[in-house]
Amino acid sequence: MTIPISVIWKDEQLTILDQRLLPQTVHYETLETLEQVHEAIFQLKVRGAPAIGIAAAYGLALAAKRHDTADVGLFRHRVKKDADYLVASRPTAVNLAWAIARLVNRIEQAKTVTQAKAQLIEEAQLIRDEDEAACRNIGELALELLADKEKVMTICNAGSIATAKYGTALAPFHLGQERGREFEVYACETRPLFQGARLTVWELQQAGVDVTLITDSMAAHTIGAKGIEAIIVGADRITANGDTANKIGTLNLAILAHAYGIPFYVAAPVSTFDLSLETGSAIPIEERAAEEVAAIGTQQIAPAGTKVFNPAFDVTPANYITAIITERGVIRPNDRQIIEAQLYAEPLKGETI
Ligand SMILES: CSC[C@H]1O[C@H](OP(=O)(O)O)[C@H](O)[C@@H]1O
Repeated sequence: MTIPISVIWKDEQLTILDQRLLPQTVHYETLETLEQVHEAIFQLKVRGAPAIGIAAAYGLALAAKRHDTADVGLFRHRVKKDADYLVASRPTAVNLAWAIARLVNRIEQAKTVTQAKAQLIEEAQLIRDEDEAACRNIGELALELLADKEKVMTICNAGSIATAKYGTALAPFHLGQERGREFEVYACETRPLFQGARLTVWELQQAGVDVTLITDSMAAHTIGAKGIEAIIVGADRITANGDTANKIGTLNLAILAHAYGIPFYVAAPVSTFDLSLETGSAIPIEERAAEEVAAIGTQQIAPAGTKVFNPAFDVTPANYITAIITERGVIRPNDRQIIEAQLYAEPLKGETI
């Protein structure tokens, strides 16, 4: 049984698991240029808020190695241009902009280009390592919240391949598996790109976790028919009041959880919070190509030229969220003071990796 990894930095090379090809093909692709990293993020070869941030961070450091100047000011200017290009690859997941900003800020005081290049790689590695530790802490806290729960539903893939390792929403299932905790996970297929059917099912099967696939439209019936006890999802951006953007279809599950009276948990590292936004209405929602809805792969399912609305995310209001599970603790939304306190509190002395 294995916990799959999707972003690998080895011998100063960036290699990613091409998630578009899963589950039929497990293919790792080495990315060598800024353009290749930008495209990999835009095309969802690498996807999932934290994984996008990690891949972009390594991509920026990799591209910077090619800037051939001894002028550290000019070097910083070129890195900033590269940074803006990468951040533009996808708008909703705040981890992308957050990770890139960490690297740009890290070299602000660099004295030489050589020092700056080393700092970029170091910061990217830090971001990756912190995310793995954060996901493990999230898994520990989620296991506590799910102590008396067995049947849990999720949507999209907020798993190990969407992060450095372990995942956020799927972290309790991976850690539980390590400790003999049995869960029955119900994975929504997650149209239109099927991250649930293709990625979450594959990832949990790799790890030996009991997973059942349902269509998104089956969620309401399944909660009643199967006695689902909780719903746990990832996040792409969480605002100051706890409103949460996540994969399209998440809001449906939050409303269903409210209607059925079961807990609805959001699992996300603090790097997913954007306190500059007061409420979820300010979160940019990525709209993607019509073909993703009107066809499945090369199979056209709607008449050619059909008008399509294809938002990749929706926003769940904080009052539908039972708790947000972060590596620094469990936050009950709707109270900015609590959220700010948690975010700026000392990191949990979680288990080190
Ligand atoms: C921990 S992954 C967070 C989040 O990212 C996914 O979106 P996408 O597959 O489009 O990158 C999904 O919303 C996950 O819940």
